[in-house]
This record gives sequence, C-alpha cells and structure tokens, in this order.
Amino acid sequence: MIEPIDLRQPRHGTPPKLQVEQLSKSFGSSSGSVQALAPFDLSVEAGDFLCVVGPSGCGKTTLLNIVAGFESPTSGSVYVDGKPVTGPGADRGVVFQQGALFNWMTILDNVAFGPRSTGFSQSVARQKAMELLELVGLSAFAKKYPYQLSGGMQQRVGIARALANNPQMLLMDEPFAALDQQTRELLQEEIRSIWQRTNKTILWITHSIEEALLLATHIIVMTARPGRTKASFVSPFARSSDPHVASSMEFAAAKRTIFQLLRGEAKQAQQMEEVP
Ligand SMILES: Nc1ncnc2c1ncn2[C@@H]1O[C@H](COP(=O)(O)OP(=O)(O)OP(=O)(O)O)[C@@H](O)[C@H]1O
Repeated sequence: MIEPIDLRQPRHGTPPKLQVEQLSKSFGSSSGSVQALAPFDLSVEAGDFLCVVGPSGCGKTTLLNIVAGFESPTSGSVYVDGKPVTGPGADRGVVFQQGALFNWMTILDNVAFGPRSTGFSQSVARQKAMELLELVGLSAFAKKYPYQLSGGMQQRVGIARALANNPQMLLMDEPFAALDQQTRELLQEEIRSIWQRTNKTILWITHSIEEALLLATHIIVMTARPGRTKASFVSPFARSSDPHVASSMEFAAAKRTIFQLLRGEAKQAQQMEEVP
C-alpha cells in the first residue's frame, strides 16, 4: 500500500539532504512569460529514492535543473545538506535521458572525466572509472567509444559517469525513457541494486507510474503547469524482496491511485495547450 505523506518539511530533526523552499520558476519569452513552477516546498532525506511524476510540461525537468544548479529559481531556495545551491557541484551527479557522453573519448575516459576535473591524476581517475564500469557491468567495453555501444549500455556509462565523483545525490531525468522495455527493466534492477548498495539519495523523474512504484521510497505527483506538489506518498515496493511484487493486488491498487491523480492533471495540461 502507498500511504500519503507530507514531504514539505524535514521528517527528522537534522537538515535533510535536499530542501526546496517556496521554489518557483518563470521563463520569459518574446510571446510573454511561462510560469513553469509555482511556489512549493519539498524535503528529501538522505537515502530516499524520490520519484517525481507529473503531466507533460509541468516543470519536472525545470525542478531537476534547478537542483542540479543549471538553472536559477525565480523565487525561493534550494539547499543540499543545509547549504544553498548556487551552481552545479560534484555533490550532485546528473543523468540525462540520452547518455550525453563525449563521443571523442573512450568509455573509460568518459567516466574518468569527473575525477580528472576534480584534480585526480589520470591513473587514479582511470582506476576509479574502471571500478565503476565494473559496477555497471561494462568493464569489457572500457576502450570502446560511445557510438560502439547500444542505447542501454550508453545509459549505464551515464550512470557510472554520474557516480564517478562519488556524489551523495543522483539527479536522473527520465534516464530510461528512450530504451526498449526489456533493457529498461534490466537497468531498473541495476539502479535499484546500486541504490541499495550505496544508499545514495536519488531524485528521479519519470513518466512511468510503474517505474516510480518499483524504484521509489517516496513519490510526488505534480500538478499541471505551474507545477507544484499535488500529492506525495511513501511507497513500500522498492524495498520488497518479492520478484513478483509488480503483479500484486497492492501494486495494482497503488498504480490506480496515482493514475487517477495524474489523469486529472494531464487533462488540465492538455486544455492549457489547446488555449491559443
Ligand atoms: N528555457 C526555457 N525557456 C522557456 N520556456 C521553458 C524553458 N524550459 C522550460 N520551459 C517551459 O516550462 C514548462 C516546464 O517545462 P519542463 O521541461 O520543466 O516540463 P516537464 O514536466 O519536464 O515536461 P516533460 O514531461 O514533457 O518533459 C514548459 O511549458 C516549457 O515549455
């Protein structure tokens, strides 16, 4: 069963891993201003796996970009470990929908790039990179170039690269959206096992309710644009050892609950798009 939970305030006495306070974002354009995010609060504790679902265009990527430090908010603040986010940092590793790898570098050097930029020697950076390629099952491909790998393998390199600076937080923007169902399921298992082994805090954006239920300890459903939290839940399935958990009645009921919440918002998002 998923249970409603208030994720606006820290749940423990200590500062949370991530705190979003009255965050909003508007984009200006020649045809006017678009409000992507309405002011909202969000608190993520260390070790949480938070999935964000919401209708298309509700500001999910904008939220992730602000937490990553790629965009600045219009109002409000973001804190990681109690410190304000003012730009990108090695404490947050980002994985995008497409691998976004450097095509002119080998897989090994793609993963070694982060440690190299933070001052490690080439041999130490490559050693770290090799360990991570082992973690994602790609050590045999270390000398290949990105174009020689399948989409799923490239995403695994993207994950290894995001882990290379040993960030406490992983920010993942629909990382498996472009993959076929089978590859996606394999990588979901892999990321679940990496999360269980490393206890990283993960902020994961997805359009897939099933993916959110399989991976997340917490789920937020966002409203149509301007996005803010419509509902938040604590979810038990990511910690389940039952390999058939997705076939259970509880899973189906949880899926229905989130689907119904999302459907209302998706309709509203569609109506907004239809307005000339
Ligand atoms: N750089 C930008 N300039 C202008 N408008 C932008 C910019 N980035 C995002 N937007 C607008 O802000 C809104 C939110 O976009 P965002 O990409 O964050 O939504 P999303 O929920 O991630 O969408 P999707 O699920 O379709 O990927 C959209 O209306 C989008 O067009």
